[in-house]
Amino acid sequence: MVEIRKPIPVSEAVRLVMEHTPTLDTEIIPLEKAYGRMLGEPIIATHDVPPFNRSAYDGYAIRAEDSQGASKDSPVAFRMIGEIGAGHVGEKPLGEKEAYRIMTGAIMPPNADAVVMLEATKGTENGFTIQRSLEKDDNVSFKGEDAQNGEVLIEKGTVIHPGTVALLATFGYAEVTVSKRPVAGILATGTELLDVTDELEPGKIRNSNGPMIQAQLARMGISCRSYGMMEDNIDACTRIVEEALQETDFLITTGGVSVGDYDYLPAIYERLGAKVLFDKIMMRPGSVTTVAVLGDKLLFGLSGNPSACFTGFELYTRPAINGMMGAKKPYLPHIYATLGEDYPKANPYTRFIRGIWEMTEEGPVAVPAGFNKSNAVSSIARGNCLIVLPRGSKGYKKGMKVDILLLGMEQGAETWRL
Ligand SMILES: Nc1nc2c(c(=O)[nH]1)N[C@H]1C(S)=C(S)[C@@H](COP(=O)(O)OP(=O)(O)OC[C@H]3O[C@@H](n4cnc5c(N)ncnc54)[C@H](O)[C@@H]3O)O[C@H]1N2
Ligand code: MOO
Ligand SMILES: [Mg+2]
Repeated sequence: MVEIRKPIPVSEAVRLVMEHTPTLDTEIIPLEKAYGRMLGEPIIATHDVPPFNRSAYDGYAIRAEDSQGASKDSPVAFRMIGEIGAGHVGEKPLGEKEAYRIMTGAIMPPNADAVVMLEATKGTENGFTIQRSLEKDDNVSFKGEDAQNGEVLIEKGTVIHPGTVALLATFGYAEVTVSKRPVAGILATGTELLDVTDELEPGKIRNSNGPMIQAQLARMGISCRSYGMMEDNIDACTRIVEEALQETDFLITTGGVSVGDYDYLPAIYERLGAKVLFDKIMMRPGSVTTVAVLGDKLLFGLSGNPSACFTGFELYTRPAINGMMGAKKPYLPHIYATLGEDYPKANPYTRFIRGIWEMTEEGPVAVPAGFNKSNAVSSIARGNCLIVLPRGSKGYKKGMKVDILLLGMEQGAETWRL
């Protein structure tokens, strides 16, 4: 008898994966290696930014009160008593109608409360004149206006991007606490598989899933150990899966998860005593995506069909990896778009179409990226999003509002909303 699997909703599958995702420890690394890592501690301001009141322009630091009444007809003259380049300090307090020449970023001298831009001055023998008055605080950057000592600026579980690096450097973090990155294992199963360098033979195809998954991991900054390709041999595959679980934090396999005679992954999970979280999801492609857990290690049994494999990774493996690193926003980011073409095929399950989205004057518009069956590989290459078409008995019309999941983004979403 052919086994009948009970499908679960996508949201339930995502929830189960996240519930079984372990959290990895943190480690301390040098700042120059921090780009792309997940913050393992919040960034808390260790001082005010800027740390002192400073000039926002190249010009003259003055007392605003001295400029009152300045006009074209009655310019006000100032006498220069010194110069302050950025990094230097003007010690002497300003007296009446006195000014320092000051550069952008230089600390404001005592008594000065405004800066006249160079362009607004006319040079004189011992200083300059101005033809417009200034208000107190004009053209001054204030101590603490950007960040205040003790403020939590970035939460832990945030991906470190170049701006985050700037902030870390601002506060003198020569070393940063980040989450450890998991090491993934990848194994492609299938007797039909050839290596990328092999010539085609009847009945055989090249392994595209293995390199694709490696690239999906690389896009997240995650490295892997590749266990290459295995023929559909249950004993040999079991041994490799066992070995891989010793050497890696989690394992991704492709192929062999359906009900075919050589689909051995379900039997391998059983042999190993792994708990299968689900083996059927109400989605297309990738309905047979299977996730199992053994101890604290997740085993992602992605489908062999390339589009199903790709989608399974993005929907389940990706948030789990982010979860292991304590990400605040582990899920694919989501926006609404207008469907730019009809998609006539109805589906009893939610369909994730490889699509191309772009911003237009009317807002985001997404179209399917071509041939879109589960076995498609070309549409994965063309796509930059997944268009989500909810289950239903009718096709989908151009102009409908749809959810799209953005691929390849630095920032994720905090919740799974579909
Ligand atoms: N009787 C049924 N048949 C199938 C069902 C089902 O429910 N009942 N599900 C179908 C669906 S849906 C999918 S998806 C596939 C899932 O297949 P498997 O995950 O078991 O994968 P394989 O059988 O090993 O391969 C499927 C397909 O993908 C090609 N493949 C495999 N590995 C790779 C690779 N590394 N790179 C590129 N392409 C790969 C393989 O040659 C097959 O064409 O099952 C349906 N069948
Ligand atoms: O599960 Mo299959 O990928 O739907 O076509
Ligand atoms: Mg199969």
